[in-house]
Order: sequence, then C-alpha cells, then structure tokens
Amino acid sequence: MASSAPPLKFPNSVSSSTKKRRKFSDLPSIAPTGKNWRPSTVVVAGINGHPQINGSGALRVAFQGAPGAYSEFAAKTASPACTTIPCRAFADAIDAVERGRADRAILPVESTMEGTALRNYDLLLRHDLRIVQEINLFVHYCLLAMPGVRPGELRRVISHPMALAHCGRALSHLGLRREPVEDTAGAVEMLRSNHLLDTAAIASPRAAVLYGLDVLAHGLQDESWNVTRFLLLSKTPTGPPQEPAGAGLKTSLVIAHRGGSMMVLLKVLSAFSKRNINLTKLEVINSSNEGEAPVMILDVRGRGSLRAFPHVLYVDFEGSTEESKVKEAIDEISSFSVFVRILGCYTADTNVYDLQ
Ligand SMILES: O=C(O)C(=O)Cc1ccccc1
Repeated sequence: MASSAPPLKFPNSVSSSTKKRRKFSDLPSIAPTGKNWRPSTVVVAGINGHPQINGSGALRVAFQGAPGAYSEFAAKTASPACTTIPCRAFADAIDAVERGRADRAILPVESTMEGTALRNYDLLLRHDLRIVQEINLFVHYCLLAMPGVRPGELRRVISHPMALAHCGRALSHLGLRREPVEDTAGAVEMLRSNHLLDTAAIASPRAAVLYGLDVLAHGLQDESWNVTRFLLLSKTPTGPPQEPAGAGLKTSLVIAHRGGSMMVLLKVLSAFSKRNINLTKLEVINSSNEGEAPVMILDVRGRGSLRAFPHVLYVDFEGSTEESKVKEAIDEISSFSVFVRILGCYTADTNVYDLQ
C-alpha cells in the first residue's frame, strides 16, 4: 500500500511540518489488517531489512502485558513472523533484551491524544538500547464484560492508565469507577479468571475474542483519531538502514544541559534549520524547580554511568546519521550542549496500521 501519509502530529510535539492533520477516514495510507492479524503491507523478512536473529529465524520481541495487548499487535505489525514474549512491566521487557532473552523490546512512546509517554522515554534513556524501528498503530478501544453481563450491572472499569485516560469522557458518561492495571489484555484476563461480573475492561476487539468476553461498546476513545507510536528497541546496533541520501530515514536524539534552557533550544533549532533538516518531534523537559526530579540518562560513551540533567530535549528529525549535514548539526550541538546521545536511526513509518 502507498506510504504517502504526512508525518503524524502528536500534541506536545512540535513539528516543523505545516501540513494539516488529516482524519483517519481521509488518510490514503491506512493499512487495514482485516480479520487477519497481519497488515499485508508490512515486510515479513526481518527488521528494516536486517537479517532475523535466532536459529529458528523468528525474532523474539518482549512487550509489556498479557497476550492480546496493543504492544503485542504492534510487535506483530513490525515483524509478522516474530515470537512475542509477554512481560509484567516495560522495564522487564527491556531487561529481557539486555540479558539476551529477547532480541527486541517494544515500547509505546507517544499517542495523538496524550502526547509523549515520558515514563517510557525515561526508561529508554536509562538503558543502552537503540531504536531500530517505529510503528504507528491506530488504537480502537472496546468496553468488554463477562458473557451475559449487561451495562447496568457494571460498577467499575479496569485497564491500562493510557486507555482509561483516552476514554475519559465515555467513562464519565457511564459513571464507572476507574482502576488502572498493568495492561489492557491483563485487565481482560483478570475479569475472566476472577469471574468479575460488576467490572468491565477496556481493551481491543481482538482481546475480546482471545479471552471470550462480550463487547458492550466499540470506539470508546474520546477522539476518533487515536494513534499510538511504538518503538522497537535492540541491544545490538543494527546501524543506519542503507538508503540513498538518508531518504525515508529518521534519527532520534536526546540533548541534555544544565542551564540557559531557552538559549540552548534556540541554538539547537538553528543548527537544524540552517541545514534544512526537518524536525518531526521536539519535546522540551525542564525539571529545574525545587522538588522536581532531574532526568537520568545513561552515558553510553563514558563510564556507562547515569547522569542527572534538569533540562532535556527530545528531538526526532528526518535524515540519517551517515549524512554529512546531520553529522555537522550534531557536532555543532555537541559544542554547546553538555550531553548528546543518538537514540537510533531507523526507517520512518509513514503508515498507520489499523488492527480492527
Ligand atoms: O496495555 C496495552 O495493551 C499496551 O500495550 C499499552 C498500551 C495501552 C494503550 C494504548 C497503547 C498501548
């Protein structure tokens, strides 16, 4: 399917693109998966054209949650032939990669409704893993209950905090007490195994089928345009994908410093703009007020120690670390920032995958 969608615009992200955000129904590049789990547009062989890793040929991807979680769908979208490894927490998924029990970890990092999931970005910064792929997944939420339960019998709803937040208006309307749990599919599993008749879960339609629950409502999200961006992380650097002049590639950086935050921001923007490098994300974190925790970043080049910074910029831009203008921009930024780390260089995902 065509891959001509404009860059996604996430709230709280500053994009240099002036293109208008388009509605789901307008987008030509939606890759619907139908009832068939895998979007036909995704290349089956390996990640970014890199060879599959383990003997059986299947990439092992660790994700947070029970089978049927959105992160698992995202992993299957990235690499349809992969074996997925459920983990209790995102930190466990990262740990699985660090210890070699998995080849990749998958992490939701931002959504069109909520912006950047800073806790997950924090995790990324504390570990030495590289971003090797991004996946944009259209997230549909359903209200699920035990078979035969009617809406009037429900008192509370459980789900992942992001799902509860994305469905805030609908849940207020239903008057259900909200309780966060680790993940959406885990919530469904909890209903099933504890035979909870007064509790609903928010999860995907696939989780309903997987665990045999009734779908009481579809499309529960407050906004119809609800896309989550996931990153696939690897321990082994795969190197920038080989594309002529960095075409279709994206690089993610973290820039950290200790003071003069506006000045640094302006200088960073200037380093990119004078080289015509298009930013696709800019997130500014300031935690210099008393009582605010600094951002902890693993210094992968130095002694491998964690360093604390009050001012951090997350920057994604179009281009590859192999391009000379990108190297120059990074060198210039390194000359006035305390710390710069390349989080990954990978193929930009211009599709939005729809798993319904
Ligand atoms: O809980 C899940 O299913 C996840 O994979 C995390 C999540 C939750 C809501 C939207 C996207 C990802």
